[in-house]
Amino acid sequence: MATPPGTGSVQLRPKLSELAATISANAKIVEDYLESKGLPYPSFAADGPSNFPIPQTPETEEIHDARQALLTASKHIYDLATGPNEYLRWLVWNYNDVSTLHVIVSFEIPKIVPLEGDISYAEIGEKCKVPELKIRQVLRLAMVNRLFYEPRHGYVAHTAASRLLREDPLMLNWVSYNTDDLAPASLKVVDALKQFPDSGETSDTAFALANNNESLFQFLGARPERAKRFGQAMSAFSTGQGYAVEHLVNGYNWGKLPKDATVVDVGGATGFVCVELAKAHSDFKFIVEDKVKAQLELGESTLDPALKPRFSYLVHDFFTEQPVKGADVYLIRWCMHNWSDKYAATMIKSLVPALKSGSKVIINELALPEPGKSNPWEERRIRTLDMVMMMCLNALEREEGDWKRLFAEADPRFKFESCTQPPGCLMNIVEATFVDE
Ligand SMILES: C[S@@+](CC[C@H](N)C(=O)[O-])C[C@H]1O[C@@H](n2cnc3c(N)ncnc32)[C@H](O)[C@@H]1O
Repeated sequence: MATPPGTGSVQLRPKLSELAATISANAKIVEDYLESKGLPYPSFAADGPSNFPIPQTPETEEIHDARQALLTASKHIYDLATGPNEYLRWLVWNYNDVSTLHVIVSFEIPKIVPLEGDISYAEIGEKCKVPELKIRQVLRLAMVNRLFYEPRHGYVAHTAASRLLREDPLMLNWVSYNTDDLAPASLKVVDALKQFPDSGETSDTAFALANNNESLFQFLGARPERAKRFGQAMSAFSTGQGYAVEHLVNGYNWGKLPKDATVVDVGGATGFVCVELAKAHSDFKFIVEDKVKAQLELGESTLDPALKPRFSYLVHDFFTEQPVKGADVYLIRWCMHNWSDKYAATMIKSLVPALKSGSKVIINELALPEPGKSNPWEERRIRTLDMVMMMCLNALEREEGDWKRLFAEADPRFKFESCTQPPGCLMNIVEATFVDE
């Protein structure tokens, strides 16, 4: 397979013809696979597949590498053919794309446009109580981004992307959460950096400045409907093969622990992660902790009765001393990136009085790659998430060195073991052992 220029190293001067050759070679690999398996062909037609139609399995790893090379090289050739001047002019105009999406979801246009056939701009305008011409202005820009199309002059029909906004509630929530709640905050980042340059508090953020000084948690706490949408938007982001719990179950050597190890899942929500671990390790015991009692109750009430003897649930605030002493593993998954270093350090320090020599602290989160060292597609995603964490919570995604530093500062008795990324997984497993001899 041709190596994609730009992957694994910053290449500022690739030749257009080399990029085109990479595109051609990798498109052929992907296309041949689709044909050989009789899979649907990628398309934005309304009946096209919603996801890229190749499942993510160990057998398809090479095909996904080819797809990645295709994405990387085609973005690169597009940028080069645009040129820096025009590129920059367009880059800053992206807010118009967000604005069209905002109009589309706020006026529920995906529901107004029929799944079969089409509808006139006039009729859409009538239903939205917005003048036809304004609706036309918005939708014709959206169409440039493959949201809806115009099958005949003056009429609108669905594409596969606009159909998703009608049929996939997680996607709809993802888009409306971002357009309603986050986009306004993005314009307050400069103010927050000027007013609170060193703060690690959730109240001193761009989000708070855009929302009457309410932190994201206060804002969601006071608005159950927004909180529900937030939860669904988060699922839309983190559902997917790359975030599957199975990577934690299979990607860490749990076998090196005592056969009847006790695992404490700190901030474990319903305990769904422990349920998967319990299936793979029949003698492990689990204590699921969370501050939100309702989450624990939901987990307990839906737990497979066969697992009940090995599970217990405990309301606990992870910024206070850990009440379960001497467990083999304290697992923290997807909790620390919500907090600045000040709070992340408190979270680790709060464990220390409970640890015995040999206790493991396992953190399952992202670890940022070195700039330009991973595939650019994934790098964009993870760096964007990092920016969102700052904007919303004064928090951050961390790189391996940050994880090491947090443990070293929390207690010198921590031995940092590793920061690994299981194949196909977008998250890392960070492991430290408490050594007190
Ligand atoms: C993003 S969720 C992660 C849940 C789960 N560990 C996972 O892997 O998906 C963060 C969890 O931390 C819990 N949480 C937030 N603040 C907490 C606190 N101070 N103490 C304990 N749990 C807390 C939330 O209720 C939520 O269940």
